[in-house]
Amino acid sequence: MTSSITEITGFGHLTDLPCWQLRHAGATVVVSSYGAHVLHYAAAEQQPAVLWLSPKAVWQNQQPIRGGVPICWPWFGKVDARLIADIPPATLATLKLPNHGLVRTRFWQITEQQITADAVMLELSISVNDLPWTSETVTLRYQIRLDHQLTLTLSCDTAIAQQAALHSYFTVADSRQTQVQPLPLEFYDKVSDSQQHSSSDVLHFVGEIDRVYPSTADSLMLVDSTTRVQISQQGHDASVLWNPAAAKAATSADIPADQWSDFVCVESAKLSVTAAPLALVQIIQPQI
Ligand SMILES: O=P(O)(O)OC[C@H]1O[C@@H](O)[C@H](O)[C@@H](O)[C@@H]1O
Repeated sequence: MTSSITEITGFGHLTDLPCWQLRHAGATVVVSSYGAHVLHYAAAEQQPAVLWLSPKAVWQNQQPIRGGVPICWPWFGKVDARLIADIPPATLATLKLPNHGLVRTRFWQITEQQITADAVMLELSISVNDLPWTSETVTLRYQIRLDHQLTLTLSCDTAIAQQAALHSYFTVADSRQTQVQPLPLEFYDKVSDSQQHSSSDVLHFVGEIDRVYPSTADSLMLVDSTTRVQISQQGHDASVLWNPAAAKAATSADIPADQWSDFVCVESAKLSVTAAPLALVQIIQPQI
């Protein structure tokens, strides 16, 4: 079985994007050094892409790439008020604090590669010295391990306040026919900005879905008519489930009007802000 790690230029329509391709036992992963963004995962030869990448994704001018696995760090969504509570308003006004943090639009360095009989592994790292709430230079590491599954491990050894999410976009035949389970019955609904209760532990992606489920299980199953993917997670304290549906998708230049139902996001997240190191893992295992 051939295993390799190769530097390549471009993937799909992103023809000028610096990337690395990992191959192992017929499986393929492509990751960009911009954002350490996993763009593609196929679990075997002739198998469809597990991850959805928007045909309208762009990366120039500090744009985050739509699709694949964006890394959200050191905050999730709009910056959490708890993280910036001690920063004077005048200072805050001068800062650029983009949605989902700082590192999905920066270049990462390759710090390690390994090829063994069992797996291939690529590690990317980034050092960040402009966190608004600490003067420390903080190093973030991301290991991408490919064997019979894809294991993504985001870690930071420094004990600082930090949030993170692995914001994976999964390809589905039709989001409206897709379900994820088991999920807690209580969740925060970002669409209505309210706590909600469900009578079922199964989520069906009907309408706009933007939900934060706290304390989710270590293993979730995504099922649609053509796909079954086991999504395992460690070091998380929440999962975020997202699909914009038609109206919200129409406000995003990088989601084609007829393709919002081609994906659902199942995000492993760590949203608490107590000062601590980070080790967040998502394991993606398509059931072929
Ligand atoms: O457009 P972005 O910044 O990549 O975010 C996409 C979505 O990401 C999800 O994680 C959020 O819960 C949504 O609220 C958000 O719309």
